[in-house]
Amino acid sequence: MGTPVSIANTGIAVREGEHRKPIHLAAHFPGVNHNTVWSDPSARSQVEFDSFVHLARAAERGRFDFFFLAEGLRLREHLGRIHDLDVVGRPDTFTVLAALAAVTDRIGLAGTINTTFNEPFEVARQFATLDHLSAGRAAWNMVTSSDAFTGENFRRGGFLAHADRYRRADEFVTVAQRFWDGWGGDPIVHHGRQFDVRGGSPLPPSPQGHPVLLQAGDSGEGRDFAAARADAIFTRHGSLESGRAFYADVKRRAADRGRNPDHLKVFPGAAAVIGATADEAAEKAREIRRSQVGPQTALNFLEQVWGRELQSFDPDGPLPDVEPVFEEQAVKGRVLHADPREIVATYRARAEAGGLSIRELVIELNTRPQFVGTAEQVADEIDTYVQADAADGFILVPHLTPTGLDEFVDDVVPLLQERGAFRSEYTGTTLREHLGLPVPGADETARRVG
Ligand SMILES: Cc1cc2nc3c(=O)[nH]c(=O)nc-3n(C[C@H](O)[C@H](O)[C@H](O)COP(=O)(O)O)c2cc1C
Repeated sequence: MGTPVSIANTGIAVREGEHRKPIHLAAHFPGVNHNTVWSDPSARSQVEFDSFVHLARAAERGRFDFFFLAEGLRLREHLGRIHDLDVVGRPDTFTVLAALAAVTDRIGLAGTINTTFNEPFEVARQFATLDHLSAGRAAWNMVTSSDAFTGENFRRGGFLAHADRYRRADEFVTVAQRFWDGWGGDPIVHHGRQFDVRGGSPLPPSPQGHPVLLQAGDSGEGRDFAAARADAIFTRHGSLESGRAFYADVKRRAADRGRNPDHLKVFPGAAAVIGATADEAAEKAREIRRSQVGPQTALNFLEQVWGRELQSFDPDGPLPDVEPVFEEQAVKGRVLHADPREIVATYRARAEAGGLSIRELVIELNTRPQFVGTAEQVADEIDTYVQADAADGFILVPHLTPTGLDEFVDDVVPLLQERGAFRSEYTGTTLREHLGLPVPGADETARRVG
């Protein structure tokens, strides 16, 4: 294999021979955000079961590790208007994954469920059930979720400060694990700041002991939580440079806790655009990005940063010359990590340097790390990112529902398989086996089930 352009002459070490890592792949079900292109004639429902089946089966045909559902419990809105591309919301995660368990055989089934508004017992029981029904294919993406807006759907309601969200998440998983491990044992007693539980587990241990635990959340607290608790991380750090920095950081955090860093897998989200030639793929990628960011989406995007109405500005004109307003409550369904004034200053500098209009800037900002090229080039790049320790694999985010991964599965996966970089057949039956992860409490599970 030739050295891909992105890494040639950079001095970055790429694993070779016996040091090579197996690539892991996952399929993100698209639908709710501006990455989904609804204007394409082949776009179909994000709610009907056929769509879930199509994507899950395509991913299983490609021998992917897992199928992935994000969580969004309300349609995102801003200044009283629903985001224009949030056509409908997401159906219930457990129902969808349980139904998929019946029509798939080996692929892992991962669901995002927040730890801020739920109860550990319920979530533990739901994932244990999914793990039983799917014969060991369940995974939980643990998120704290970003805002009070989502919380208004729940009885406990409202908002938790950032640090409290992670304290609650940590205690949440502690209690959930007690339920997973607690079958036939002493009563489960937990008196903590967030939960006060005296109960018992109604289910025997599931095939994986615990579902595979993923985490998504990028702050220091989020990374520490993942390093302590998770088997894998879903991250936005998908470029070679930021991916390598993130990977080194979280693996070190895991090692500092006495964990084997190989047991914390790193999965950036990524999109792939494939063409017969590199030029064709680049043109296709340009068209996709323009379709993802229409004029209204561009203004909505900026409004969430500016915290105020910007509808009178021309999306094809320069950036708004008004100052942002900081109001955390106004951020509904989107996470802001920094002071909006600083973000606005960087946007202005970038627009000025590139002579970019509002829409052009948002198109630039909207780039998911993308593998763009021929199938051969995309396979090369993905393998290189993994062997350069920028990732252990990728959660692929297609732009089309539900056919967006068909081309990747048919054209790129066989090339990865030919090179021995990716499995040709599943060798295990559980998701922990696909990912090379240990079964927690294996001895105990065997003793009790056997
Ligand atoms: C890659 C990624 C994916 C996420 N997916 C979801 C999601 O599906 N649903 C959700 O409510 N929050 C999601 N989050 C947000 C997290 O729940 C978290 O609230 C947010 O990132 C703030 O925490 P942080 O400051 O640690 O990043 C995601 C975050 C990241 C980084």
